[in-house]
Amino acid sequence: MKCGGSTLAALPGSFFEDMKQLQDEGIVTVIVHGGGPAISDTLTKLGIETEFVNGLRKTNEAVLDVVEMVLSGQINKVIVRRIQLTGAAALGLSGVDGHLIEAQPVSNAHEVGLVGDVTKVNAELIQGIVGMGYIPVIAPVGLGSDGGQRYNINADTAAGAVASHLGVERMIVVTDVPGIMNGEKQVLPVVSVAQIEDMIASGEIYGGMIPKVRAAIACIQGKVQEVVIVNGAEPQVLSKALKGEGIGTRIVR
Ligand SMILES: Nc1ncnc2c1ncn2[C@@H]1O[C@H](COP(=O)(O)OP(=O)(O)O)[C@@H](O)[C@H]1O
Ligand SMILES: CC(=O)N[C@@H](CCC(=O)OP(=O)(O)O)C(=O)O
Repeated sequence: MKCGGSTLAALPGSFFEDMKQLQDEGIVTVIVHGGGPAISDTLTKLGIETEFVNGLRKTNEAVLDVVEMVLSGQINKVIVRRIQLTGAAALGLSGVDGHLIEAQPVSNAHEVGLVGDVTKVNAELIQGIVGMGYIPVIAPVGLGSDGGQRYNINADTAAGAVASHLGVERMIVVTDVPGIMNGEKQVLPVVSVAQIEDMIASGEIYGGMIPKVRAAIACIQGKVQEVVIVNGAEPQVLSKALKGEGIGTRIVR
């Protein structure tokens, strides 16, 4: 599951109760989270300018310090605490811990700086954590193959890569809109890869939705069968998405 920064504060306690219920039914959950708005707030408070190029934050070492502090230190622990309040077990880590996410500079690094694309995921570590009964909660900071350089990774991209490397059945993207909407603001129950490309070209899909659909397209080329985009503020979105109860938008091959 990807939990977007846009929706984290609005997630009701029942969202995490639903997750605990699913875990009790034997469904394994792995969370990759964002936190873009909280990073921007802290950068502003610190007087550090911030800018996005095609949905990716321009990142230098000073920005990266804040990204890591907010994602790994603040947001990650809020999610872990909220899961633990339901009685479920959760373990927070970032892509740095145990070389969980290896990254390389994105192709437009000359424009965005220290932003990474995922090259490798330590799936055994995630499976080990799951095997001990914990829900892994992962912040999208990655490490270069030499282990020395950190990279800021878009959380949708990181979640898609984790889903692909784990070979999960389904990725659920939890955000602040009820799904992918067309020009008339109607939520589309199912969209195909071809439709998505048309909607990006026409401008119906823009901004923060672009990395989500790109990550979805990348992951459904492999073992992942579908990606579902849902609004985290709606009741019991997780179980509804898993039980195919016509919620949100399903992205299929
Ligand atoms: N076709 C679309 N349907 C729904 N939302 C869209 C669409 N195109 C762009 N968006 C925007 O994408 C946003 C979600 O992305 P983002 O703000 O990055 O959220 P998150 O923090 O969850 O990753 C929505 O709030 C909406 O403004
Ligand atoms: C490279 C890049 O843009 N990284 C993102 C990481 C957080 C993120 O993606 O959070 P959301 O899911 O809430 O947008 C950032 O710095 O904001």
